Amino acid sequence: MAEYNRVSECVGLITLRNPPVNALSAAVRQGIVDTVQRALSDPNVKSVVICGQNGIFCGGADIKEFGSNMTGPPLIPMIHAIESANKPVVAAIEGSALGGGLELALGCHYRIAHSKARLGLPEVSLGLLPAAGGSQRLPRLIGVPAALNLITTGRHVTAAEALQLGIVDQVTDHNTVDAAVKFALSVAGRSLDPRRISTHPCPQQPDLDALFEEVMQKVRQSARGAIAPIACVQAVRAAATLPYAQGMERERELMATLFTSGQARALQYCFFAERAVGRWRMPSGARWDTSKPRPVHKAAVIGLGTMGRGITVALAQTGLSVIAVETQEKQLMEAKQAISGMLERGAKRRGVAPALDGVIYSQNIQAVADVDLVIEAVFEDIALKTKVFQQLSAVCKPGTLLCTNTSALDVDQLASETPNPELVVGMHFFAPAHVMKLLEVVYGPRSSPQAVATAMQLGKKMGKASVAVGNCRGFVGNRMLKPYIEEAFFLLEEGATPELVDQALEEFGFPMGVFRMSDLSGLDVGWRVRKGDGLVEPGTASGRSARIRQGRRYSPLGDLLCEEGRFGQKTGRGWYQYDKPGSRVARSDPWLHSFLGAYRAQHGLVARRIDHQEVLERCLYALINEGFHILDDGIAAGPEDIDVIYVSGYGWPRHRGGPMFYANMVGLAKVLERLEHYQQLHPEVPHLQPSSLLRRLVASGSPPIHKWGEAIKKLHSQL
Ligand SMILES: CCCCCCC/C=C/C(=O)SCCNC(=O)CCNC(=O)[C@H](O)C(C)(C)COP(=O)(O)OP(=O)(O)OC[C@H]1O[C@@H](n2cnc3c(N)ncnc32)[C@H](O)[C@@H]1OP(=O)(O)O
Repeated sequence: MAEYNRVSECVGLITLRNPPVNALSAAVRQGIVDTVQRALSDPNVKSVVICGQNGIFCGGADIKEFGSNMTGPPLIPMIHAIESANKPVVAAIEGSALGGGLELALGCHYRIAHSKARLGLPEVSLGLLPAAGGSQRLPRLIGVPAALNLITTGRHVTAAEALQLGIVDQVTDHNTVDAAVKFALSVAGRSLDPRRISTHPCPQQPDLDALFEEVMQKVRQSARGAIAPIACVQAVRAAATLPYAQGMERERELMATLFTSGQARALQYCFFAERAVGRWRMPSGARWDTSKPRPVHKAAVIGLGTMGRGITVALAQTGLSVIAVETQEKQLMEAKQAISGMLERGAKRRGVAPALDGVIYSQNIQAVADVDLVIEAVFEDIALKTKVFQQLSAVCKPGTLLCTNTSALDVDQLASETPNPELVVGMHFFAPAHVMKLLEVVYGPRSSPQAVATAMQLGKKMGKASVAVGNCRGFVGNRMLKPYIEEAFFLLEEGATPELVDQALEEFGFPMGVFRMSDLSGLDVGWRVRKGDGLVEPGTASGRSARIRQGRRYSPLGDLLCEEGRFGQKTGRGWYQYDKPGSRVARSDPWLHSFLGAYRAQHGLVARRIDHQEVLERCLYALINEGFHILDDGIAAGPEDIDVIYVSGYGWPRHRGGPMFYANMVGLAKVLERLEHYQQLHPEVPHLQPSSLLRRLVASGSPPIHKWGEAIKKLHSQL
């Protein structure tokens, strides 16, 4: 797991070998301890280089080990032994040096990086802190402000930035190991005292208290309840104010709290879930590893409204040629200007040239004749989309993949209108499409595995968390959102306010509660859908019967607000009031409170006191319950798919792992018991009726989430 060779006669070369990322497993740590010992005791060796195989230095501690009893030599003394060595040790950094990998490099006396390498201490994103001395060494090396930034955000820096910050001593465009060996030869015999970072004091920083106060305030605000970023600030504060040994003791104490926390478990679950969704599978048995994607060099976007523009930008930024089609000249010109602006701003942020030439604009759908893939993003109207699909089928070369960016329409229906339904999939982007991480790839019964593989690969290229899901009303994300929103409406009828509901959800960790979010996305969106479903009636009727529609409880509150022209932020009024249309600062609205009072009186409803716990249980458990239905229906292949969708597209707090992980943490029996409790109180609400999968999982002993897949298979086979 760590190989030892002597090179250039007097350099001991240690190569970490643990594919794919040379994580510091017990065996690797043992290998390092043994090989360092060997190099130091070999009188022919004057200096040492540590590198990693296959172009990657080290991806950090082995995250898989965190859930088990950790064995093997601990990291801290191992790194300390390297720093204390009496021969220079040089880290040759290619690919990545992350987490424990960078901490190992910080224990070395010198660091040489390849120009394409990335370095960082991303432990915070796993609910941890750099507890192998990283929180103590990095501030000593680069100063407190820069270290705070890196450690609390977990961001990766390029080799160039690492050089500028002083994390590395040299950057090379050539063979990194050769450069490190040459460097190691050049420093053999030099005094190592100035190179032992742990012996340095932190660089002086004026007004340390004010700095930490300011950073702590910022971190608390953005952490939304996550504890690791706060512990990271506390650890760096220890580096700035205490001698190294005491700082290390503080680092250990803080890590001990984080290491066993539910948040660390949730965040580490998210790390693996995000990778697991790439290994998609369909109910037909088609899978990621047996389905070959088609190459996509040229793509087209049809319809350049908000979504189409964002999708064009996302595609162009991956380096694809894009034909952007909008039939109306004025809209086409406006779209061109908007897309160019977005490409320019994005390129400036990333320090690259904007891909303006990558987009060709056209008013004519014939222009897409030779593309490999089309994404249709016209208005959400099945007749219009059907017409576009029929045109595309006539125009495109054989084999072109036809994708629809719909959030609500039936992908199968659209597919059935084309001569090649196997080429049709949904690509459900989220607005703004060039920014939002999530992509639902929606397959129908006739979508070919190759079409799904191609859309999933394209999503990955665009940097999206791409999740393959089956076709159903609302797919996964919006289908689960429906009961969540409905419960929030019912809570208002029963006595809650938008402020109370939103506060409970925001304290839970959502960036916005359901009503603030609804004001942002526009109340008219849901109104249009409910009208289409025949649910909206004139608002004059009163009493219980007026709130039962299509055999189930229905709250017309959202419809009534729309009838008042209150569409949310865009009209300056919604569940809240805003200074002016388009303004973002939500203020409590006395009109809304009297409206709710009058509504309750009209319907004979008596307001009662509702607490945060009830808000969370009713909104979140209703959403989770729908997640179990989705798993039972085979629409999502596993709980990870649902959790990635919610964390990357719906603002579910990452440190709570996603709705299904959260249910697992709360305990399936408890979720079931609370749903049964609320269902008894509200029998006319079907979404509170516990899903049969949830019941069956509880009856089979509530297996842990990583065993649900097996349990679901077993439970299905028993049916
Ligand atoms: C009381 C105990 C004290 C312990 C002190 C501990 C202090 C140190 C803590 C840490 O170091 S925590 C780990 C910090 N490191 C990271 O967060 C890096 C995580 N990895 C990545 O960001 C990326 O994987 C990468 C290294 C940039 C490579 O990206 P790439 O896109 O090329 O590949 P991936 O698909 O992401 O990964 C491939 C494969 O490798 C698995 N993997 C990656 N990193 C680790 C790791 N650190 N440990 C275990 N496994 C890792 C990843 O899961 C993929 O495998 P599959 O899931 O596809 O099977």
